[in-house]
Amino acid sequence: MAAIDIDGLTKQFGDVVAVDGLDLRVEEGEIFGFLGPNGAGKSTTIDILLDFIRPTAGTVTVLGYDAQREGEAVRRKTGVLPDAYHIYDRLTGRQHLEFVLEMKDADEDVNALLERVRIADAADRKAGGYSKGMRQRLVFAMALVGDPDLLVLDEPSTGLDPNGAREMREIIREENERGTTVFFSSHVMEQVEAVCDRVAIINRGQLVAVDTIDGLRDATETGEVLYVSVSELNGSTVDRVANLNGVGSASIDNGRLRVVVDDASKFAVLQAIDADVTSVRDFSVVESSLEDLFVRYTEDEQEVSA
Ligand SMILES: Nc1ncnc2c1ncn2[C@@H]1O[C@H](COP(=O)(O)OP(=O)(O)OP(=O)(O)O)[C@@H](O)[C@H]1O
Repeated sequence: MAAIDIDGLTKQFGDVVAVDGLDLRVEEGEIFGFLGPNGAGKSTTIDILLDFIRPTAGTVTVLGYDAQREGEAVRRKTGVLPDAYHIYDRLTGRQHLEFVLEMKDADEDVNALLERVRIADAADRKAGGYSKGMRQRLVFAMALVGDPDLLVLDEPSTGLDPNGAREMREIIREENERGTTVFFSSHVMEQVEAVCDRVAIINRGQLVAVDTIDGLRDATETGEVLYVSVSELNGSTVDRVANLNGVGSASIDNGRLRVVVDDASKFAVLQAIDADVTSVRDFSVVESSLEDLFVRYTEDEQEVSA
């Protein structure tokens, strides 16, 4: 069974088409990244998954339930970490969880929940004194109440420092290892790259790519960047390298040649530089980051809208 099955989903707000014929399937047990620039339609899609808003067309099934007709069942089995949340400064972490347990009629152990998000030692402190990361982890613990089969995380690393972001990734992984499917919406590429099994990239409400990170890299021709130290580096070197077979572009970067390899092996390009242009002293290869891929998949549309 798919954890999430989105079929022909469209949502219009007046003239604005926020989601435009989206098809997407997330398998059970995946950590799935849902990526897109601002305004791409991520929040709208999530709101439809949870039946907070109704689609204009299409169907959505979550954990086997129809999101529209069985929205309550979906929400019962789904934990949500929204991008905006409210914490009561004068209540302790423990009190927050006790409140949610009561609301959901659950009887889980508060300490164990707080331990899963690593704030058990702050359980009896007022949340007003928590750091941003701790506040977010408290909301995460609240989302874990009721042992959800699906976690929907909307921008879970925004505003966290690198340590906080890493810790959040570890917590996400641990929850996934317990069997929970994670649907992770973000425009923080590093987070997604480090933790997700597969990612979908959406832009202007449409799916532009869905694959593993490696698969996305393979699918784009300009997969790799070479940094090459050469004996002679000037404008003419750059022009000649840029005209070599398989080279997408060339430039000077920190005293080295930066060469984007398009559709040839990087070694063939290195050999050609060495044989035809100038001798190669040293080189390094940089795999394109998800950030590069993301820009490549979405930049044309953004230029149009700029
Ligand atoms: N209630 C609404 N009324 C009118 N337009 C809306 C409404 N909600 C969203 N939109 C529009 O729909 C489009 C998609 O918005 P959405 O919030 O889903 O994008 P997003 O990918 O979540 O963006 P962000 O990363 O900025 O949160 C945008 O053009 C937005 O302005």
